[in-house]
Amino acid sequence: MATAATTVSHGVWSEVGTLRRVMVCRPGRAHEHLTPTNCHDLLFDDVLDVPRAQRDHDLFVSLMRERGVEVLELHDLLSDVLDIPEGRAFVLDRRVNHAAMGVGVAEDLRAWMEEMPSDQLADLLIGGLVSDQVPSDVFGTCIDPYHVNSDDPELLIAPLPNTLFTRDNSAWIYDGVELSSMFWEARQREVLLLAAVYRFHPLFDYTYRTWLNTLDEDTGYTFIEGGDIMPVGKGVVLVGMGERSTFQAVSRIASSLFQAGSAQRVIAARMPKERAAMHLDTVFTLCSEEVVNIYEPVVREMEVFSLRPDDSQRGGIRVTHDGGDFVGTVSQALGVHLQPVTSTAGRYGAECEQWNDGNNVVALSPGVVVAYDRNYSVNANLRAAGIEVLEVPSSELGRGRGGSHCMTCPIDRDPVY
Ligand SMILES: NC(=O)NCCC[C@H](N)C(=O)O
Repeated sequence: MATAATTVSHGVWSEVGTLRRVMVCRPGRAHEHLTPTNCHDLLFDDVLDVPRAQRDHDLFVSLMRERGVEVLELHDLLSDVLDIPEGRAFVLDRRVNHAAMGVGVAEDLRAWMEEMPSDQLADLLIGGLVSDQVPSDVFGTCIDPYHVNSDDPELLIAPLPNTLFTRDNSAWIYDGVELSSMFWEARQREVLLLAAVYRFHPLFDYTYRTWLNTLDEDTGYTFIEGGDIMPVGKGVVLVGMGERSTFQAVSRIASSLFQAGSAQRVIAARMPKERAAMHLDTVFTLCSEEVVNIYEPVVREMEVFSLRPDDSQRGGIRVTHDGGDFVGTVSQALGVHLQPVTSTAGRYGAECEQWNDGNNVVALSPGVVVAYDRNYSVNANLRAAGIEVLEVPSSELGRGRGGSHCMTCPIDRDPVY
């Protein structure tokens, strides 16, 4: 096994306490499948220089390791799971079937994949597979309609370049995890891989709770992505409802948390439905107990609602409208005076810094964050507020519109308040 097999209890108890263990996903094969024609459908704004993106990501990972964080990699975790016959069947039953690729093709592909080394299979499941990339002796003639005399062979397995953003496809909230029900089609296949990891990897000992898992259900309007979820401490969870996450999902997660006694209040911010502010963490990330990095033009537009357990209500949840002061509401709930820091590069500069994930930083411990190097103003202002800012190169990784907060899924993090 490529990763530790010890079983421990996991949990994320804050946004800024010491980060002990985190999951990332290195760029690779999936990003080699990005083209100028398909990148927008795949939620990237450009194609990538993949070797350079890998170098930059490796640098990000070493920086976290140097600070004592245990960094797990999704390809490795998935590969471990695929070594387990039930784990491999769980994934292949749901990914390689008649609905996905047709009769005959599915059987042939499955037989090939059953024999494949786990690391290679993990790479295909994340990175994608085009019909003409499969060795010719794998298929009979059933595959011919997919690519014979075609310049545009069909995808058998869709590439998942947004697995780079491990923040979103699952999220730990205190002592449990939610498996995201993702909004855009381009990301909906990611969650199966995470579900397999949490269910079969020996690192997870089955003692954790699951707040939401819509893998095998018709999700309706239940959409939630981890970039919208922040377990900040004191039994409070912040949630964004913007381009993607919906009240349907937020109320279901709140209900699970309240029933387990793992949280007492969910503060939900309704945000504009726009790509630049696709998740709460694109406009609001905590840097220490008191310093918060915000993009004020969006934060000022938020409407704030609180969900609390209340047995006198049908459904067991009471919802209040708390007004429009998100930072003030969060400060009050945590009993601290949050100090907002923002870009002062002017109206145009600040908008560009937000677009380039200037407000999306991940804390490694209270007051120490990782940020993209190109956001000069907001990084300087964070330093002036006493924050240690560790910079990583942004030119390649930033093309997917996600920063260090988006590229990390904390699995173990200490409380602070
Ligand atoms: N938490 C985040 O804001 N994640 C960034 C996700 C970027 C990705 N290209 C997406 O559109 O989903």
